[in-house]
Amino acid sequence: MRLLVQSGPVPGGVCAVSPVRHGADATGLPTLGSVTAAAVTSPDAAAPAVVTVALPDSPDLLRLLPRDGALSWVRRGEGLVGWGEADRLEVSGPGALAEAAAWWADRSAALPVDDAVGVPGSGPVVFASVAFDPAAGTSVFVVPEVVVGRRGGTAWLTTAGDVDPRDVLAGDPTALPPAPTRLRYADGAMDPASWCGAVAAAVRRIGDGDLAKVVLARDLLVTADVPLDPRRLLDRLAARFPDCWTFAVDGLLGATPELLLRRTGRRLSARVLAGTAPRGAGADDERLAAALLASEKDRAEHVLAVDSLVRALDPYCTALSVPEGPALLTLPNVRHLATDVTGTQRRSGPGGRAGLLELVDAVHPTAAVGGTPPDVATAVIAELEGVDRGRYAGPVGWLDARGDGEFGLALRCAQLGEDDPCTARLFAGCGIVAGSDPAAELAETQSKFAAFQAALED
Ligand SMILES: C=C(O[C@H]1C=CC=C(C(=O)O)[C@@H]1O)C(=O)O
Repeated sequence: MRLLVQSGPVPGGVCAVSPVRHGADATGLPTLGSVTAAAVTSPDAAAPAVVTVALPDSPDLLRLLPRDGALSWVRRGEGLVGWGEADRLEVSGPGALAEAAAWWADRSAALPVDDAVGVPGSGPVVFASVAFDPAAGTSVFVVPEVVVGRRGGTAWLTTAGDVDPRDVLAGDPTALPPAPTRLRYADGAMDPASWCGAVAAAVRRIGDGDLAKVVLARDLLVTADVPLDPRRLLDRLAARFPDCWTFAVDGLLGATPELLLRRTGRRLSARVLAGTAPRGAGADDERLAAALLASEKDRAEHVLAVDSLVRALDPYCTALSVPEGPALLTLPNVRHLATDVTGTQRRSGPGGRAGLLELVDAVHPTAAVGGTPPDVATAVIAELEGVDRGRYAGPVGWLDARGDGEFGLALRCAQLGEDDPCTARLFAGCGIVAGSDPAAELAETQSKFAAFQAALED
């Protein structure tokens, strides 16, 4: 099934919109909505470099993605997908996010824009995946050539530069590549016993009073018999985890339940998670849910994560609202304690001028992925964990030219192999506090790995 373009260009390079038909057009070219290539890439030299047009129908975003360079931020069928690279920044070192913010401000201000839709995510957009430690790791920012967005009843297409959407939409949206038939797993940085030793060492450090919480992660290597295709993985993740944000940036793919920060105008929101229980069968599942909600250990772990976000965000806000106790977030593989925090950014002063990347820089790493106090936790992670986190547990999402955007934490994810497309590295971590049991934490990483493993195996 394909979406058919049928329209004519109108002045300003923006097309007129006509109803969508499904199927190939008369030329047999795959098409999207009712936007003609001519409408988007005007031969007129003065045509805008970035053009957003409304689409008359709501496409299945993930099914539009090509195999290479897939960019995604999708939840319950809404969000953004993109592909192609109109621009790219790779940045690392102290001040990496400030550098990226300045780069995006320059780039987006310099772009001629014709945005007929004018909603968060229309017009120029950059997808971003930030290293867990932006000073040491490489953060990646990609401005796609093509973005398709969908929210509420609105869908839109944005193209940057001289792009013909008919060329980039050459895939067949009905067909998913087949799943691998064989998968081999191998330990990453540590075998399970050594990792349990690291957890026990962290619990001792907590007992000694060095810190209150630290998040320790594991990695797991997978090798398939065929190249892993991001389209299939994203499709399977989104189908199984509709309450999560299905993301992809530069080969890092996952479905995260945790929203680090969303900015819409001056409104800020976040979903903080910490404290996890496995799912069970029948009455056992209810028992596990009630035990999680009542668990002092998990509530203590959760409070530290919420406090870390609230303390970092407070100087930027006139008002912050934090519900009194956590709620339960139920996913197919695990349950989490969850707190949705909302706030209003100041209108003036340094806090009021901060853009989303500055806010992200201020709040990351929260104690959901780092620990308390943050600097001690960072040192303990470096000493005990042994995993090169790369962009795992870093902020991932998108930002537009108005300063609106959404960043999650890159959890329940895998980095696809750059040198060998049949391989990937999966990540999962756990908050360690006083009273953490290494065997239970190991089981928790296994439940968390299962999210991506199901997508690989399905
Ligand atoms: C660090 C991870 O999860 C965090 C988010 C939710 C719950 C967590 C926990 O209960 O330990 C972690 O803080 C991960 O999934 O890799």
